Amino acid sequence: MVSCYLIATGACLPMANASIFRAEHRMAPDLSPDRSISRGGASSSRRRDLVFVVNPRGANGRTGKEWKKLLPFLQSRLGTDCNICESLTSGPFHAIDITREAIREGADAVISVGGDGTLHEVVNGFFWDGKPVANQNREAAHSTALGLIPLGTGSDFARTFGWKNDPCEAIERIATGLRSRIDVGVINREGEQPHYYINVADIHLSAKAGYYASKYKRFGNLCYVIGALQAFMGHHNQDLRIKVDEGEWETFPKVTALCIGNAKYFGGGMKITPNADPRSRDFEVVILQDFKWYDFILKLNKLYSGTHLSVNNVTARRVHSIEVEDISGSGDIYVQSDGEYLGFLPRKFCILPAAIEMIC
Ligand SMILES: Nc1ncnc2c1ncn2[C@@H]1O[C@H](COP(=O)(O)OP(=O)(O)OP(=O)(O)O)[C@@H](O)[C@H]1O
Repeated sequence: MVSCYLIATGACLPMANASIFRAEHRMAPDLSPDRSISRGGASSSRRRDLVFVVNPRGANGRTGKEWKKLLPFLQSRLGTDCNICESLTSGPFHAIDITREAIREGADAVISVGGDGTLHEVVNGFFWDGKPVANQNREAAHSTALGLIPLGTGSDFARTFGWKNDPCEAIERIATGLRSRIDVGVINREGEQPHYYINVADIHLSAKAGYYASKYKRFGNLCYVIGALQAFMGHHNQDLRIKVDEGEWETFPKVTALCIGNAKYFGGGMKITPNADPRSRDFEVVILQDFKWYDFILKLNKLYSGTHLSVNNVTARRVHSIEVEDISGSGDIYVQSDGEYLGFLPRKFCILPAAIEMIC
């Protein structure tokens, strides 16, 4: 059950615990410069229902504090034309349920307020049982868009669009309301429900580093350094088998990390898949092989600036699908997506072109 507070006037989604007060301001005029960008099909006279999914524990509690300070501005900027529903997450995975319910109830947009982990859960809420979640009112003219107020530790997805952890800038984007279709990655494993991601999925050392980093978020961006140091302990490069676009299996010896980017950045600002673009309808895959610990020190600058593709032992290619298996069968090669631990290999990753409309 969604616990959602309606914080602007007007009819809104029939969500529990609605408390109402007034806000004022007009939406910006249509600025659409591009035919791939739309305003969501809603008539300009209809009030938009916006559901803000807020992780109060994001960025070690900073998201909750920032959100409270942001509310008056949000109400004044959007409240005249939009019904604003606030829903605070109560724990991991809650954002998925809130999103599904909001889409079924016909929200115009679900806006993730937090970091990449919260965004990841909201994206997963756009799907159920392998299919997109649909508005229960089949005659509705609009679809639900995804929005983002980046307020996390890394907020790596936002970097691809050049967005900062600046909530006022994000609210201006929401007020303008331009939408563009973006791709989503889907990860499959036999016997499991599909899992969706929007930013970068990665395998082996970087995924292990992400797993450890998540335990040190209280140290801010330093968590990625601590996570990487811990992951290096006992690390061995591993031979992997990959199959690209349903072709033949290929062996990649001594893989250090394999990254499948729908967008460009991970690990708190590392431009790992520098040519990935969520509107390209494919992934950029980058494979690092036979890296030693000192290679990361020598090449760190290139990894952060995205100029590492010309370095020895780095391969990049564009794919629509990729299957990855561990040759040794050890069952301990880590997989993560959007910085969230997923388990171990094997996995298959496929692009879902233009799967979600995003406010951008
Ligand atoms: N109420 C809550 N209490 C504790 N954890 C929560 C709560 N709501 C959500 N979470 C979990 O918090 C995790 C991290 O949240 P989020 O991604 O917003 O912040 P972050 O980790 O600081 O940022 P980033 O992922 O960008 O580095 C999410 O994976 C989510 O499952």
